[in-house]
Amino acid sequence: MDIVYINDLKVDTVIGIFDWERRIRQTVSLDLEMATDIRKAAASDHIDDALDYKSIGKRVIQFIEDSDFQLVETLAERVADVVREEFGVAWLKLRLSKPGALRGSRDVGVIIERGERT
Ligand SMILES: Nc1nc2c(c(=O)[nH]1)N=C([C@H](O)[C@@H](O)CO)CN2
Repeated sequence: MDIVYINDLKVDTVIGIFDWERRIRQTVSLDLEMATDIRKAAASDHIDDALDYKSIGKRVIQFIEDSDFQLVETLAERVADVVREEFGVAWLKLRLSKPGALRGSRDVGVIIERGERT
């Protein structure tokens, strides 16, 4: 199994459980590892044979910018659904960080794995 990844994708969105958080936009950061087999793309050297991290990144940015969930858990799960269903990704690992949400900590968040590694 090979991996195409996106690291530290920063997106501004409405996220949080408190009233003040519903009125502002905060930055979340996403790390995404997606299972793929890169050999066909490597042989053809053509983007049509690759899992296009640019297309996935743009879709994920759009989804997160348009969302307004309370929990990082919900946002992470929904982003995973989008990537798996729209881009045919069989397995992914997603880390969603909320910088500055806990005083004394750089960031907090969730890490999820979904699907089967083939
Ligand atoms: N497991 C979680 N705990 C907390 C969340 C969350 O999304 N998942 N959110 C908050 C608040 O929104 C916090 O980030 C505000 O600083 C608290 N705990």
